[in-house]
Amino acid sequence: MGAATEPAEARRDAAEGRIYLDHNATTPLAPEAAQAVRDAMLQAWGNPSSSHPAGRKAKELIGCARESLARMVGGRPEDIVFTSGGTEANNMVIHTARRHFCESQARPGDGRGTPHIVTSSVEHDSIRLPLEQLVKESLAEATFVAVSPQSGRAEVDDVLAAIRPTTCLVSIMLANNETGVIMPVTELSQRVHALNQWRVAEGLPRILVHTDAAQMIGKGRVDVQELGVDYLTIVGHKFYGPRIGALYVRGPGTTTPLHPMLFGGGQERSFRPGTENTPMIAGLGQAAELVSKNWEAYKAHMQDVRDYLEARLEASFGKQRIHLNSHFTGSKRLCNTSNFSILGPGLQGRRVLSHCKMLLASVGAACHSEKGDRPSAILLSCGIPYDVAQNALRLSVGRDTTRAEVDLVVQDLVQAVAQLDQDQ
Ligand SMILES: Cc1ncc(COP(=O)(O)O)c(C=O)c1O
Ligand SMILES: O=C(O)CC[SeH]
Repeated sequence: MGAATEPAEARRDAAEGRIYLDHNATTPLAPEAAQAVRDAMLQAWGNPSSSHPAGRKAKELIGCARESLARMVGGRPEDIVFTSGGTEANNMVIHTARRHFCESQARPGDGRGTPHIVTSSVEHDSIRLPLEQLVKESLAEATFVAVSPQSGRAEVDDVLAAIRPTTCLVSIMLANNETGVIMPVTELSQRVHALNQWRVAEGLPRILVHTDAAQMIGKGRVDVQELGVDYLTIVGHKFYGPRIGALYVRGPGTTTPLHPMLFGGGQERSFRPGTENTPMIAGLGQAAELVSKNWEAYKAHMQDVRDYLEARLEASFGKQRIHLNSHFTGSKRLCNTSNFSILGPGLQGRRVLSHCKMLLASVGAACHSEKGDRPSAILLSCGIPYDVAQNALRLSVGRDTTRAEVDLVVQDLVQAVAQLDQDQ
């Protein structure tokens, strides 16, 4: 099969002609990003640290990509640190906050106690698990603030109520990968920064603010000046870019602390050493350019198709048989995500998907796909009843998903459910 040149072709090639609606798990490379990767592989293979023309060419490409990422999130190029992906970026924030707390103590053990980190109960595993590990090793304390069953959000008052004198970091994702619910990060950072004025005067540690923006980029506005965060995680493969990522840091090492997890050749100002992955960085920069130029159009299209999907589901199954799991009062949600349950016995999400002939989607986070038939912990923590959560399906549309594909997907679900109903 020839190399795909369009996202839709790439999607169909990978999906073997089926309809891919799992874009929150990962997206195909935009053709422009793939071209940038290819060009860099063939024409900018020099070591960016080399002073000769081959190295300088690679370094220039990286500089351009850094500018593109900064533009995409409203920051400065010097605020962008390239990483292997979102997991590394998230771990780096937690590592930094803990190290900064410990190093800020006047002297070891000066009574400040153990660094405390506040996050939500619905974060990605690359936030949840490093924190659980640090707690297990008594290297940090953590509070996982439950999301509100009414809003599906980590409410600001609840997050602030969890803050202690030893709190050094608050990390709340910008949008949840399963429900699509958008978290109140702007208000949160405003309230934390106001609190910091008092805390610093009292000799208490500054609370750093991080948001994992993996699921929002390319689907809505992401502006670090508006958000007011100190750190923001960027994940390339969520916005048609390559499988690398970056961390936005507001003035790394000056305004905002940043401690390396790796030591080596001094690349990325020694914040993240290792010879740079020039082709992937070039592709990431191109993907960022596309987002900066088109995110509003992407959002409008995906919202139209997602809303059409939910209307067709209710029309085809009846409103009483469809529970829309991320329709929370007063909450905003991602334009592309639909988490719903088809109610009835024997309609567990995985069973329904296994009876679909066209649809490729998921019941929740891809990295939880090995968790058997247990319903999503994220949905349960949002107050979705167990039997409803068990039947959950997560469909996440993409930039080129069409209404015609939605019609085929809904028909596919109808036939799958009809089969399973007969088996009852
Ligand atoms: C919300 C969120 N954060 C972090 C990550 C981790 O990113 P990566 O896969 O690049 O490690 C993902 C996706 O995998 C994600 O959906
Ligand atoms: O939500 C997803 O599928 C990506 C995170 Se594992």
